[in-house]
Amino acid sequence: MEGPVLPRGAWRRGHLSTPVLELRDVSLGYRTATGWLTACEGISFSLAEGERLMLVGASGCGKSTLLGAVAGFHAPHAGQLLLDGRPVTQPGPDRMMVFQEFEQLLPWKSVADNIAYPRRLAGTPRAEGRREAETLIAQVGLTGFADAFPHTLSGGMKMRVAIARALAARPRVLLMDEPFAALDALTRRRMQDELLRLWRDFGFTLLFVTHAIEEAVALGSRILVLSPHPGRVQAVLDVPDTLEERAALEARIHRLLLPEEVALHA
Ligand SMILES: Nc1ncnc2c1ncn2[C@@H]1O[C@H](COP(=O)(O)OP(=O)(O)OP(=O)(O)O)[C@@H](O)[C@H]1O
Repeated sequence: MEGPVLPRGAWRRGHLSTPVLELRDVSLGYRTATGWLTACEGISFSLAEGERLMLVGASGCGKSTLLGAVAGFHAPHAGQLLLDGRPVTQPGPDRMMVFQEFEQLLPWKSVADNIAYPRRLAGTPRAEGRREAETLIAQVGLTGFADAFPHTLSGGMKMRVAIARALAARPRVLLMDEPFAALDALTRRRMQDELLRLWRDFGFTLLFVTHAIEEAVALGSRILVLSPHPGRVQAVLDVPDTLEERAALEARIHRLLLPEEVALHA
C-alpha cells in the first residue's frame, strides 16, 4: 500500500506548546419553552496537538452539547472557546465531526466522491481529490469500494468512509460523537483498533465523546469525566500504559460515575 498521502501531522500548524483547543469556564445551554436549561457549566480544559481527549459522563450531562459547541453549532453562554487561540464563532472544515448515525454520508455520491467532497469544497482539483480519496480508502481498509454508493455498504464500512472523509479535510481537531455506539461489539472493537492505527499514521488531534468507560480507556490519552446534569468537570485523568493501571483507571471512573452501584456491590 502507498504511504499516507497526508503525512503525519500534515495539517499541523501551531507550536507544540500552544493548545489547539482551549475552553475557559465555558457554560452551554438551551432556551426552552419553560426557560433556560443549562447543559454544562464552568468547563475548562485544553487540548494539545496530537492528544486524544475522551469526554465521558452520564446521559444528559452535556457531552454532545460540548462537542457541538467546539464544532461551532452552539455559542457558549459564558466563558471562552478558542481554536488556535481564536474564538470559535461558526462551524468550519478545521473541525470535522463524525457522528454515530450510519446515514451521515451523501447518498448520491460514491465512496470516493464522499471522501473527496470536503477537499473539493476547499478548491482542490478533482484529480488530486480523487487521488487523496483513493489513498484514504486504502488506509481505512476499503480498497475496491471507491465507486460503491453508501447504501451498498455495511454500518462499519459507512463509518470507515465517514472517518476517511473527516481526515481528508485535515481538521485541526477531529470530533467524534459516540461514533461506534451503533456497531455490533466485534465491529466496534475492530474500529477502535483501526482508529488508533490511523492516529499512529496521521497524528491527528481527537476529541471523542463516549459513555463507554472501556472505550475511553482504550482510545484516550486523557479522559475528562463530567458530573451528571448539568455537567461540570469532575476529573481529568491521564491514561497509563500498563494493563493493570488501565484496569485501575476504569474502576476509578466507574466509581466516579456510578458511586451508588459501586456501594451496592461493595
Ligand atoms: N436542542 C435541545 N434543546 C433543549 N435541550 C436540549 C437540546 N439538546 C440537548 N438538550 C438538553 O441538554 C442536556 C445535555 O444534552 P446532551 O445531549 O448534550 O447530553 P449527552 O451527555 O450528550 O447525553 P447522551 O449521552 O444521552 O447523548 C440534556 O438535559 C438535554 O435534554
